[in-house]
Amino acid sequence: MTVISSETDSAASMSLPLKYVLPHLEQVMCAMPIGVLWVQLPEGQVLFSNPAFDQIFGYPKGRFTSLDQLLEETMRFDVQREQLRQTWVDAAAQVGQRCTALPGRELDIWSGEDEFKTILQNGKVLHDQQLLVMTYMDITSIRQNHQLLREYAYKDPLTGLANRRALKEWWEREIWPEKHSVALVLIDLDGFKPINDRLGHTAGDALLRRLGERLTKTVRDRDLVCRLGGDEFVVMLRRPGNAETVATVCARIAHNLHRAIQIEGEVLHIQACMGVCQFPEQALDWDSLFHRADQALYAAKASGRGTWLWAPERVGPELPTGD
Ligand SMILES: Nc1nc2c(ncn2[C@@H]2O[C@H](COP(=O)(O)OP(=O)(O)OP(=O)(O)O)[C@@H](O)[C@H]2O)c(=O)[nH]1
Repeated sequence: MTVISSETDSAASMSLPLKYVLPHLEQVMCAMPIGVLWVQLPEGQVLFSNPAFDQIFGYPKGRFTSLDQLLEETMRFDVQREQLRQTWVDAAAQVGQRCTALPGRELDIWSGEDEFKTILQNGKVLHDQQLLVMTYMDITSIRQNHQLLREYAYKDPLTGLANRRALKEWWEREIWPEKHSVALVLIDLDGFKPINDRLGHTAGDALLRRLGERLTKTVRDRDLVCRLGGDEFVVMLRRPGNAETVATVCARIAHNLHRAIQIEGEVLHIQACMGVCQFPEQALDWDSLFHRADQALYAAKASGRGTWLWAPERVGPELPTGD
């Protein structure tokens, strides 16, 4: 049985004294499934890289002799190179400590196999040894899965438009922090059920997709089009200007929805009711914005097909009516 050395803090935490381990260090490094890179500071000369590093970066062994060369050949953007250099310089400047950890970073690299990869970089500066030791993991597939999950979570699968969750997040990220003005337009198609019943659900799906495309083309890139579900859509107009401009956009939406659409050999002219509410003129937070637009939509539905109305109880000057 081996006696555990207690000479140093680090030795005390190991299960074997270093002298038993050191002869195997190279084999251990080479067997590690994560990329390892040792760099001499301050010159940035590469002292060692293991096979997992070569495999992740996709270049032949020994290709990189310096940190600068690694940055130049694998990072696409100057700003990313500069940020990384600065991180290393800052870490190396933390003298008086035994080691300084670099913040973990996800990086997009251009690999030797001519493809982008996403890697996770971690590292430490060992000040007494003047060494920078870094580890790399290829997280490309994790990133891709993450993006896929985000798409599932934030996109309406039928139309590819944003869904209700994405709408709320957009508000929280893009609008609420800076209190940008928006107009929320709730749209509910008129007489969609009979079309579904007559032409079938697949034709109904095709119609919803086409109308989603039309809505997207009707507004600017900076606006958001979303499907809440069923035959309900939302358009969020970012910084829409005054009430007249919003009224013009609503009229354009109604016009574009109404243009002839051929589905299953039948030419359809779709009408929709809309409820419109402006932030901050008519509502001061998300709940009241949505609630008032919904009230307006409800009233529009009660007034008849193809009607759109402003939210009730508005604060501010008179707005033009939409029907
Ligand atoms: N094709 C298709 N139909 C759907 C989908 N989701 C909901 N629906 C149908 O959409 C219809 C929506 O109902 P309503 O809003 O009452 O339909 P409507 O005839 O437009 O009613 P009004 O708004 O009063 O004019 C229902 O028949 C649902 O079954 C979908 O993803 N695809």
